[in-house]
Amino acid sequence: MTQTLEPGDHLVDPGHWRTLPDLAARALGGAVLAANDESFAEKESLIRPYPVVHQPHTFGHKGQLYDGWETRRRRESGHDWAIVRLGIPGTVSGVVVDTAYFTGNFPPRISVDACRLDGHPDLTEILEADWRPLVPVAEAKGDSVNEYAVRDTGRCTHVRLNMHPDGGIARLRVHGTPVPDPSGFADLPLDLAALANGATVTGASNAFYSNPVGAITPGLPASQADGWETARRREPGHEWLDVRLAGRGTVRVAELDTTHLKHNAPGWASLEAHDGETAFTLLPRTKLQPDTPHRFVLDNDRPATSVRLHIYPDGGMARLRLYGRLTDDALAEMRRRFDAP
Ligand SMILES: NC(=O)NC(NC(N)=O)C(=O)[O-]
Repeated sequence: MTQTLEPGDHLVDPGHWRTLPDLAARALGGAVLAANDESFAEKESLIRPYPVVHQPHTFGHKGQLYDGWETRRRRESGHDWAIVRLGIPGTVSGVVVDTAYFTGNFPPRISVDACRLDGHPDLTEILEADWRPLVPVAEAKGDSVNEYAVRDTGRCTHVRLNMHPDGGIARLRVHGTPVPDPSGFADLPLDLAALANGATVTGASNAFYSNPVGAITPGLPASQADGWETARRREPGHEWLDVRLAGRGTVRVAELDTTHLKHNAPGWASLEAHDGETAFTLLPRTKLQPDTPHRFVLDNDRPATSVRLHIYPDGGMARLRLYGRLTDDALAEMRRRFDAP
């Protein structure tokens, strides 16, 4: 990782697993598929993208309202569980179990399991899958961000969050590294900068307003908060964002999307590719429009492993898409990674 960080940056601890993307995030396609019980509060809240909200002494038909997943008080042995499909399958390096506002009703212990089921399994197949522990039964604190590092190198498609014996959890975040299924690429050109295809943000000069990984997430940007936005730059120079491509490949079309950046879009941008020690220009400094998805056809036939997006002088980028083809070696390496146990 080569982050250059400044106060207020979202990538607060470079190299820490919490800076890896949340593979369970709804924005990446995550879903809470099932839970054995959700008597007090709905399981779907576990992967809501928003900060947890709470208003004490607000009672619905079932009791106090909580923003999270909450089960009834258990009167028999056993434990409660919820199953989450990862939006992007991958290896998991750490799990966050946030019990915000659950004080008299948090689970004293949690555990997390994972399984790998490629394709499109139904719920019965998922329930009967070969589950393995990611986080063995561990203590949890109430009204706290509980962090658990994970040592597991296998590809995970689903996780199961367990509460021992019962209680409530506000949010579950599953931080890790995408491991795409290259058979889905079907020899077509692809977005070499897409998180879902295995690309990653490895650095940003400034990440004041948002986590820059937003710039390579799927779908259209929902708002100005969804993408990369820097603080106003008060010194000479300019801001930049580094993306390690899904694999070594040749970028032929670049999409620089300033959607929602109406009064804070960069004036200009350029793209610089890196292949090992060699650097070359993909897109020379080019004028940008606010709130606009720009598409540039590039005069390029050289493969690269990473790309630096320069923006002048500051602003951000809602989405960066770099369409092209992987080299045969990169595709073979991706197949090896996918096939690894
Ligand atoms: N949602 C609830 O009302 N939960 C509980 N009670 C309060 N007051 O929060 C509980 O676990 O019994």
